[in-house]
Amino acid sequence: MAGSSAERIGYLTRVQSFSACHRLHSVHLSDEENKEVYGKCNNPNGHGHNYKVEVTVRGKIDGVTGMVMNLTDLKQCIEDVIMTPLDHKNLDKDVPYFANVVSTTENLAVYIWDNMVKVTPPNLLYEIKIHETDKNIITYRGE
Ligand SMILES: Nc1nc2c(c(=O)[nH]1)N=C([C@H](O)[C@H](O)COP(=O)(O)OP(=O)(O)OP(=O)(O)O)CN2
Ligand SMILES: [Zn+2]
Repeated sequence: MAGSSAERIGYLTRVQSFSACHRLHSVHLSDEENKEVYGKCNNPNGHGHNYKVEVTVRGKIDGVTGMVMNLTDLKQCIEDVIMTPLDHKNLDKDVPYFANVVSTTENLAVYIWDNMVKVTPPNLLYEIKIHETDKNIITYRGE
């Protein structure tokens, strides 16, 4: 069979955008402290983002299928974990996880990781990278 018998490791990424609104507000801070810490992002009426998420899996390139993971399956995982619960939602009001967790991009990456790891094959999920804006990007690898 063509190719070396040595194990080849691939990093496979699928990108998905979604729109959502949020407000940065911590239940552990007073209203004044929230204004102090989050500034304009604490506006009671919230604001929106067109988030771009990069989901990366890392694993052996299968010698028969030539795949780390079927992108069709990864696409479905993204639909279930990201699009259905988060797209066109108010993160703080529509997503129970964020009722008492500040909807920073860091915490959003943790949320997506914790749910994505449940639906992807064991030990394959490598990284969640979220572009909150063109300038603000968070990378999380489950640590
Ligand atoms: N560590 C974090 N800090 C901030 C986060 C975050 O998720 N993690 N989020 C925000 C706000 O959500 C805000 O929407 C982004 O703030 P800002 O940087 O002002 O947005 P822009 O980059 O688009 O604005 P520029 O003026 O172009 O820099 C704030 N902090
Ligand atoms: Zn924001």
